[in-house]
Amino acid sequence: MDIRHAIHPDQAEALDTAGLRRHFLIDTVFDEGGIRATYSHYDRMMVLGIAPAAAGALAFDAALAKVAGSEFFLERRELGGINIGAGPLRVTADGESFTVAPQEALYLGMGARDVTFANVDPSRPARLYANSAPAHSRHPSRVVRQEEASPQPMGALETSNKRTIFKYLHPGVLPTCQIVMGLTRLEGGSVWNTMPAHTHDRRMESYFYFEVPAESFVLHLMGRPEETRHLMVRNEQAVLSPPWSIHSGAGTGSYAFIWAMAGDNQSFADMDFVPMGELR
Ligand SMILES: O=C(O)C(=O)C[C@H](O)C(=O)CO
Ligand SMILES: [Zn+2]
Repeated sequence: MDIRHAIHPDQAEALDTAGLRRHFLIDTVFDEGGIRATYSHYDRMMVLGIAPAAAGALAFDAALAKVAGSEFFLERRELGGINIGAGPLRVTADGESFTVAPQEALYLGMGARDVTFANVDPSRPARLYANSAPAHSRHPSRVVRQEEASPQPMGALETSNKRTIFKYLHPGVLPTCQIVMGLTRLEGGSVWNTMPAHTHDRRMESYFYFEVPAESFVLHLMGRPEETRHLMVRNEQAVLSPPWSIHSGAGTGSYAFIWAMAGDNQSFADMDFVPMGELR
């Protein structure tokens, strides 16, 4: 289990490149044929890569329950995920069965005990990028289709940031305890996400970049607006964004990313925008 502690911005600003990457970049999200997890002390958010092998099902192991200090992993947690794989994922949770097609999201409510993940068609493997946060009540597990994710067009080609934000796990779609999660896809020729930048001290956020072509990267901006730093992020890597940090990026080409938040509120629009002239 990869554990990331929460640090003060004063400490982050003193780090070199390797230090920033050690604290904030998750360079391997997926282990083929397994479940890989990173535990962040920012709002106790977890980042998981779930990639079933060609044959056989995956289940949460004892290490995940141990890190949560519970009898089983989701005893006091909820989980949201989006399938970024080539084919559908079959999920069973305490006798219920769900099929999560590519670009669809899964929500598993607190209390789901016996959970399995398997490929429907091993020749088209599924890959679930997931986040888990502490939960206080049980909401129904379900699949959310892309059409339900209220696509929101943003930006313009003139500013190289034309993109669509899909809000999959959001109070407008379904109840969750903490997790708000979605996917943003940039149009060809657009490279900037989340600029003008913002912070939301009430919530941490994670970004998972994917569909980044080989040899390309995303220059992810982080830090307090007046003291920014950057991380060079490659395909299928994730970034932990502390509540005090901006989270924005520009790619050497277009790409997509999955964002997820946990914290004090679930209001997507609750952002403190940073005037462009104040970024340093
Ligand atoms: O492209 C964007 O802008 C985003 O996707 C912004 C994120 O959704 C976000 O930061 C929400 O707080
Ligand atoms: Zn944000």
